[in-house]
Amino acid sequence: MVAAPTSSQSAGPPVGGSSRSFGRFRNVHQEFLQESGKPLVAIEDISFDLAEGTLVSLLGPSGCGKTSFLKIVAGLAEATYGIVEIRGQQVTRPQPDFGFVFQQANLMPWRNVLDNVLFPMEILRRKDAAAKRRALELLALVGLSGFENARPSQLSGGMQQRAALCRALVHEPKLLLMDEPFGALDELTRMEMHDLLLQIRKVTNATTLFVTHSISEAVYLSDVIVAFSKRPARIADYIEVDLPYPRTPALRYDAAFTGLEHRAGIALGITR
Ligand SMILES: Nc1ncnc2c1ncn2[C@@H]1O[C@H](COP(=O)(O)OP(=O)(O)OP(=O)(O)O)[C@@H](O)[C@H]1O
Repeated sequence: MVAAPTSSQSAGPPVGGSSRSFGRFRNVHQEFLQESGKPLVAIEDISFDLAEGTLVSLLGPSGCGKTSFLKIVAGLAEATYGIVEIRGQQVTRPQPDFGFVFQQANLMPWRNVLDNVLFPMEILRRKDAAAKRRALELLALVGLSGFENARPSQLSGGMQQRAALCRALVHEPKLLLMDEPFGALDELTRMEMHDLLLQIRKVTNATTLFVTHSISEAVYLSDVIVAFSKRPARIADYIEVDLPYPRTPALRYDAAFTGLEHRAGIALGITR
């Protein structure tokens, strides 16, 4: 990955003080070659800083390039050019202290819940008594105590996603990457998961990048919303969500909340 040939900067996001930021993204650009041989620009000139301990949502319409950007940050894909640094290091591959949650829980059906949660510790060769203790603590935190020995097929979709969250957190990641983690859940379960994630953040303090196309989800959960335009993704708005913590369901009806939803809707071009 090389630096962009130009340094034209998207308006909005603060990009100063970079040496202290947890994540630093500069002029990130990605092109794919289509079957037809024509290039497809998925991401164009994305620059912003990710402050330590914050939850930043990447909000944008379907197909705009959110997952592509997240994959680059995760080290699962390479930008065509641009700078992608986490803690001062250029990201070239997934790091052991990254955690992932996807739209599907993807639990291994032949393993029980506890062994699914402990899987990253096996890969990292750290599956010991302390790891098991932490896994059990996490399962308790997400309300899955008593289901340690259950198979994934015995859990509801929401319960599976709670277990997937524990699996992502068991190795105490410094960076949590979430790609529409609640997108497949019904609305009530999704709202429960929002409160759970906020609760978990207080305990883990992992810096989090959260992909979503739900405006209200982004406002409820985030410290910052980076709103992407339609493809190619550019930063349409950089929204600091100055809502107080703890965030509780009543906040969803607050004028400040709906004001932020409105602003995000304008960025996405769905309202004026
Ligand atoms: N490996 C690839 N090869 C070619 N094109 C790709 C590849 N990956 C993604 N794209 C294209 O890049 C664009 C952005 O895709 P991406 O999955 O990042 O969007 P998204 O915003 O995450 O969408 P959604 O919200 O629907 O998941 C799409 O047009 C997609 O077809």
